[in-house]
Amino acid sequence: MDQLWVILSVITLAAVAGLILVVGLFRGRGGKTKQLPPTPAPTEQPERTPPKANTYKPGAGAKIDTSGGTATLDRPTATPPTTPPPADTAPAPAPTDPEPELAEPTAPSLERPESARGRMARLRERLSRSNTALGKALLALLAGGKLDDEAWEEVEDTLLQADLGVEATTEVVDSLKTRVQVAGVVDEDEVRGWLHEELLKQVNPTMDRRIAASRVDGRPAVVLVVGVNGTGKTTTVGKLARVLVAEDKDVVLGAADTFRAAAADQLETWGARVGVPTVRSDREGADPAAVAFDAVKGGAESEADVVLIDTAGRLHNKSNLMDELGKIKRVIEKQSPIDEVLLVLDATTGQNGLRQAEVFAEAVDVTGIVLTKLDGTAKGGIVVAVQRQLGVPVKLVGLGEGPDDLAPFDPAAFVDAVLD
Ligand SMILES: Nc1nc2c(ncn2[C@@H]2O[C@H](COP(=O)(O)OP(=O)(O)OP(=O)(O)O)[C@@H](O)[C@H]2O)c(=O)[nH]1
Repeated sequence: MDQLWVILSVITLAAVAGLILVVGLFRGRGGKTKQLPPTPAPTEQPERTPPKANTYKPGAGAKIDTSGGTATLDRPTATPPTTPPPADTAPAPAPTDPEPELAEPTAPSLERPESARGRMARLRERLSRSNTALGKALLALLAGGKLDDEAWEEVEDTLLQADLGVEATTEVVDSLKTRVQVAGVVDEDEVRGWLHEELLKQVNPTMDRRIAASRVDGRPAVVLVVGVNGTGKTTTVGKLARVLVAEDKDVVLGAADTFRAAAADQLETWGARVGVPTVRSDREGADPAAVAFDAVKGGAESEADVVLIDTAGRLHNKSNLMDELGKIKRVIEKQSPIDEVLLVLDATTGQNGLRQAEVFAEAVDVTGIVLTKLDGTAKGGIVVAVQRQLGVPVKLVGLGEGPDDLAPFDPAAFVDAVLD
């Protein structure tokens, strides 16, 4: 019995120990609940931190390098680099003087410029309209009958006001005085005749006023057009191209006014209207001498009759600008002689134009004067003054803003227009 009791006690102990073991195991394998931190309450989506601003600023001259492609460039450049830049260095700067290009005229229908004969009749009338005041004043004085000192002084003043200049005025008045004294009478028609003769003498009809616009020695004639700002250079080149086209000349224009971007456009438009090509640079401030050089080259290659080169307006008292003009001339002459240098003077600036003329004549050998805006002044006497001063003839006159308002200067017609 004692033995049975011992066996039962052992079994009971074993059972209790087993139970304790099972519970322990259960708790050790996860039965124990781990306290998780509380799930934070949903908050608003935090704002996205903006990316740091891009502080890279391309340099003014930066551009996408397209040189690796095979696309044809619209505008060929004159000076491609001869050696490729080292790989790690900055890209080579753009060539300083892109080659001027020959811009073919694009006008769909070409204008037919007015013939020289047609324009002369029209322009003579316009000239006389603006100058008859001078003629009338003189004739009234001279034919007035009473030619005392005071009257002669008035004649003198009238001529001076017309910008004839002191020397020419003195000569005209002295001659007339003598003729009146010798004749003893003053008849209006006779006085008109004398005045006509005296003025014509001053305008000097013996000067050669032809424009060099025909091929010489198998090359085109080269005409350079110079002057101060706003005198009408570009307009004159455009009008002159029309005069020459009307005479069946092959003309090439050179836009060497690279100072003002619109000047090349303006010239190109003039050319396109009559089917004349323009050599120009697309870059404002390009070397004008290079453009002039290329225009002359283009003219020679296309076997043109004449190349007309427009230059930027420049003040005669700015020596660097006058030096630049000398450079343009020298660079052209590396390729071809210059046959004509036309100085454009604004007739309305009167005696101021004379000083300009002197300085330009020193910088480049002026061979002819274009007197513009003669339609807007009664000071036609400037023709006489400038010719005397430079010993260079007035070859063309501008008589309006219209495309065909440029005429060859005809001394007799000019004096007629003044005295009509
Ligand atoms: N009334 C009149 N106006 C003219 C004549 N010639 C030119 N003009 C005008 O003068 C102004 C200046 O002419 P442009 O040809 O641009 O002068 P520019 O000398 O080339 O000027 P820059 O290149 O700035 O020096 C324009 O409004 C022309 O229409 C003319 O004979 N008579």
